[in-house]
Amino acid sequence: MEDPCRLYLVTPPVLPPGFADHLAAALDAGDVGCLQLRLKDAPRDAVQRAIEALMPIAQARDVAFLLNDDAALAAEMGCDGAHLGQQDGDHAGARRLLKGRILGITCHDNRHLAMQAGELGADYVAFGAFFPTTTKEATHRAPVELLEWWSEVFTVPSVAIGGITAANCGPLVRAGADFIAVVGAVWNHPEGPAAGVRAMNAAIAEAADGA
Ligand SMILES: Cc1ncc(COP(=O)(O)OP(=O)(O)O)c(N)n1
Ligand SMILES: Cc1ncsc1CCOP(=O)(O)O
Ligand SMILES: [Mg+2]
Repeated sequence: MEDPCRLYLVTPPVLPPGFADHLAAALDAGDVGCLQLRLKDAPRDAVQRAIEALMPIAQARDVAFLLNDDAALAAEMGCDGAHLGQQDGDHAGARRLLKGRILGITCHDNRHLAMQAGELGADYVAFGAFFPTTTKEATHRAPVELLEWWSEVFTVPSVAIGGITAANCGPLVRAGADFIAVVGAVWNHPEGPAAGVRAMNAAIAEAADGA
């Protein structure tokens, strides 16, 4: 049997006061495979403090803790890995630096980039954005068929990201995405992040049952 599709949680771009408690509640609400710390506008020392505060919360719950954009800091701070985009430095160097840790690479909507990432030894390839999103200015739009093609041909796991909600994730799960990555669907859920995790878990499970 194939591994089930799992939720991949990315932090909000700015962490609100009391975020550590919100994170603990979110992670205690259901299944989260991975947490990515993504603080695009924060200085390095603030990112370091956030890692120190949040990584133990994730790791205590067996949730892999990944850092966005900075493989060197991820290795230095003992993170479980890093997520790098196409503009985030030397992927081959990052692969060496993160030996034994997780390296994920953004591949947008591009098959060639995904095959390159796979050859380089990425632990997952990320495709997106699948839907409009207000979290990031996303210039690429990935089609669902990309996930189908990838999962039929390759064994490296895929992550789908961009505007994904409980209401629209079904086709991505059925197309073979290994992880569904979200920001807004959890952190902006009207009933709070724990409810957001529960809603995403339920939608993923329902889609997987029908796959
Ligand atoms: C899981 C996941 N997928 C894609 C991205 C986007 O990475 P990148 O293209 O480097 O853009 P930024 O996130 O750095 O703005 C991601 N962070 N996570
Ligand atoms: C980081 C990132 N990369 C592509 S879209 C995106 C933002 C995802 O956020 P949301 O789930 O709120 O659309
Ligand atoms: Mg990046």
